[in-house]
Amino acid sequence: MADPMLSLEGVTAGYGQIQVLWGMDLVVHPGEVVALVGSNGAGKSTLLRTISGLLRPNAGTISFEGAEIGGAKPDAVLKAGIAHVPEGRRLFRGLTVRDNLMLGAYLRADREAIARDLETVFDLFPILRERQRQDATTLSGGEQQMCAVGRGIMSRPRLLMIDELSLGLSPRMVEHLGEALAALNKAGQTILLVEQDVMTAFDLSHRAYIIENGRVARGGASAELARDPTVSEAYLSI
Ligand SMILES: Nc1ncnc2c1ncn2[C@@H]1O[C@H](COP(=O)(O)OP(=O)(O)OP(=O)(O)O)[C@@H](O)[C@H]1O
Repeated sequence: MADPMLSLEGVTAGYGQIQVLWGMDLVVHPGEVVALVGSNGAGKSTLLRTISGLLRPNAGTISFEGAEIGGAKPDAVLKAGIAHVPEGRRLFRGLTVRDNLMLGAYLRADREAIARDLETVFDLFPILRERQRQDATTLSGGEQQMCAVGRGIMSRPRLLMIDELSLGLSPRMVEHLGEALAALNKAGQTILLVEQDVMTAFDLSHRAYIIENGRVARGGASAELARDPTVSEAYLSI
């Protein structure tokens, strides 16, 4: 297999005196969809925040395409090619759908490619084309998630990280978003996903890591984890 795109070794991080991640090791290869699952408070969001530079690791290394990015500022991580779609979507009130999407491209200067990428987002989520002049925070929850994912795509990341894709959304909307992610991945997009619904996570990903108390408890092919009775007993109720 090719060298990992993203590789974490022994990453510890937390908030002030509270340590949340205790020596995390994981890899994401180019072209993969990798899911992080685990109970509330296990540290999945904290892990994404540490990768995207919102939190500084206390120890360990985070390398992306061969360069160390641990402790780099969020702008530098975005510039390096990692986009983070945060939990709760965080769209800007008072800005249209189109303006929220364009914010994803704020570090880019390639105007023609930006216009093409906006069309790609609209093709992926046609409802956003229809609603492009509407205040983004007036969209439904699922449409807001599309807009947040679209904003991530607009930075043209090599790694797209999405926190809690399905939270609060109807099964139909989750299916729709899942199809969009599968299409993006088929076109070459590498994706790291945090997903509280374990079966959705396994469905959407090639590989998954189960996180417990800030550590990787298990990792493997998603299809195998989904078939493993010890996994379903322990995690299907979370
Ligand atoms: N800003 C913060 N300050 C202090 N502690 C925090 C902060 N954010 C998260 N934590 C704590 O870090 C731990 C891990 O939280 P995190 O959000 O990473 O978990 P998670 O696995 O993503 O779970 P969830 O699905 O509930 O978001 C929790 O104990 C949480 O209370």
